[in-house]
Amino acid sequence: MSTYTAWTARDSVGRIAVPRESDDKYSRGVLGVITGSTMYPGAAVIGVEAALRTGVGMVRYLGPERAAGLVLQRRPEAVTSEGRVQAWLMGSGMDHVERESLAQMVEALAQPVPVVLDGGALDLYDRAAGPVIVTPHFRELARLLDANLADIAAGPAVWARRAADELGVTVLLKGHTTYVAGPGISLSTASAPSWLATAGAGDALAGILGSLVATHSARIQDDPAELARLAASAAVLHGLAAERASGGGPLTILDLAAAVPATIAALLRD
Ligand SMILES: NC(=O)C1=CN([C@@H]2O[C@H](COP(=O)(O)OP(=O)(O)OC[C@H]3O[C@@H](n4cnc5c(N)ncnc54)[C@H](O)[C@@H]3O)[C@@H](O)[C@H]2O)[C@@H](O)CC1
Ligand SMILES: Nc1ncnc2c1ncn2[C@@H]1O[C@H](COP(=O)(O)OP(=O)(O)O)[C@@H](O)[C@H]1O
Repeated sequence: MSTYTAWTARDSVGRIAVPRESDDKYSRGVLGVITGSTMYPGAAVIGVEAALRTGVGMVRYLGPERAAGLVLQRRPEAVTSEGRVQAWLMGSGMDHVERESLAQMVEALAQPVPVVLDGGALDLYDRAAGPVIVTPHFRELARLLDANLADIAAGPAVWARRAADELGVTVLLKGHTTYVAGPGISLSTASAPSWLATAGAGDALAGILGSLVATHSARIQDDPAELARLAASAAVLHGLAAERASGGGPLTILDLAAAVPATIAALLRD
């Protein structure tokens, strides 16, 4: 099936976990994050910022020391101790060859919870005990499948579907239009302004998605197609927050992250 259904803002509303009176930080969902590197610590800061802005009970950040220092400086509410999580986010801001956090990632992947694999962790998809979503851009997908970059750029919809079938995971392929392919489900969204084509945008998307996945962990275990719906919702939120931050002009990624709460509030209101 490579016919894609357009996923809308209205569809995304149902994927926002609104806390109830009985909730506490643990029942809302804890996201474990292993991102960033000594070379790219900023990606860790952006992902944690975006995850917290999307609404999650807690973020446990377990990446490299330099990145952890910067994450805590920006977001003291992040916790750097090990413990239970409802989902993992890994790989943003990591080189796919030199990975200082590989041992931590492999250990985390043994837990049967959903995992978002981004950037330098994409190729770990077959080590995961739980449901997996990978979030490549065109060049990363070409590397992952050992395919031709020009072919993917010419037919991203077909390649996202092919990747999902070949790898046996849910795939979110980034670009002006975002294609999400999962088990028996193909969704697309194009809600983002082209101002979003800026470094760090993918790290923010990964954080938003990590947050949605951690807050719907049980639902994903019950229905594997739910991971695709959450991914498409993350892309919609990301695009709408970018629009809000941009206001028709350039945007920075921390501005996008700062716009996420109001974007969610507007979605819930409308
Ligand atoms: N703030 C941060 O810490 C950020 C870290 N990032 C990290 O940066 C690393 C590289 O990510 P990419 O998405 O760029 O990886 P890609 O696989 O897309 O690119 C690999 C390399 O191709 C070269 N390249 C391709 N097109 C180019 C062009 N038009 N002009 C100049 N050079 C070009 C660059 O040298 C780049 O390093 C990753 O580890 C990623 O996670 C990025 O996510 C950007 C933000
Ligand atoms: N021209 C564009 N229009 C709209 N969105 C775009 C455009 N180009 C990229 N994006 C979005 O920006 C993000 C870029 O992610 P990525 O390539 O991983 O960047 P980075 O590694 O710098 O964070 C993705 O969410 C992608 O969908």
